Amino acid sequence: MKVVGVLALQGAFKEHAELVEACVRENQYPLTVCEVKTAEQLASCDALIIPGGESTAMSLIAQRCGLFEPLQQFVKDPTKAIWGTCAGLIFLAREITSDAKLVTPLGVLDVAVQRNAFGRQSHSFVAQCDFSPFMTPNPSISATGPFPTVFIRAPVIDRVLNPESVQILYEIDSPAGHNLVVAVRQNNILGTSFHPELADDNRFHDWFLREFVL
Ligand SMILES: NC(=O)CC[C@H](N)C(=O)O
Repeated sequence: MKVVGVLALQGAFKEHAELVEACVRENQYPLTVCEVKTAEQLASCDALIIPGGESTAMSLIAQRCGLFEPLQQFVKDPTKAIWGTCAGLIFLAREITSDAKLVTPLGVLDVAVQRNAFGRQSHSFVAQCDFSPFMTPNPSISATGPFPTVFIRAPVIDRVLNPESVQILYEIDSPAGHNLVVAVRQNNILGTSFHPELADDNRFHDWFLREFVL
C-alpha cells in the first residue's frame, strides 16, 4: 500500500486529501492518504502533494517547524512522486522572479516562476481547459470535456531553466495575446499554477495518481 502525503502546514490541503480519497474509493487503488505536518509523517510517504495557499507562509512554517530540510530531501528523491499546485509550485521552483524575498523555495523544479502573475484575489478566474493532449483518460470516470480550472492569485512559469528535463504540459492565452505556461512536468515532479482540488471533478487527481504514483 503506497502512501500519498499532502503537506498540511497551510492552504488547501483538506481539499486535496478529499479528492485523492475519492479516487482511491472509486477505483480501489492500493493507496492511503496522510496529512503531513511532521518529518516522521513525511518519511512514511511515497508521494507528496504541496497545496495552494501562501508560499511565504508555507516556507516560513516549514523552516520554523524543522520540516524544510526533510522536505528538500524528499522532493529531490527521484523515486517519490511530487505535485505542487499554485503556492506549492512556487515552493518547488528553483527561481522566483517577483516578490521573492519572503519565500525560500525548495529549489528542485527547474523553472523560474512569477508570483501573482494574474493580479490580485479579485482577478481570480475559472478557465475551461482541455487537458486531453497529455491526460490519458480513466475509462471508469464518466466526466468528459474541458476541465473547470481555478486560478487564484496564480503564478505563471516565466522560464524553463532546463529544457532538456522540463516538459511544458499546458499553456493558456494571456490578455496580451501570448501564451503563459501553467503546467509542467520534470520526470517525477508535476507543477501546476492552478487548483484542480477546488473543482468538483477528480479527473486531474486521478491522472496524477495513475501517471506518477501507482
Ligand atoms: N492560490 C495560491 O496558492 C496563491 C499563491 C500565492 N499568490 C503565493 O504567492 O504564494
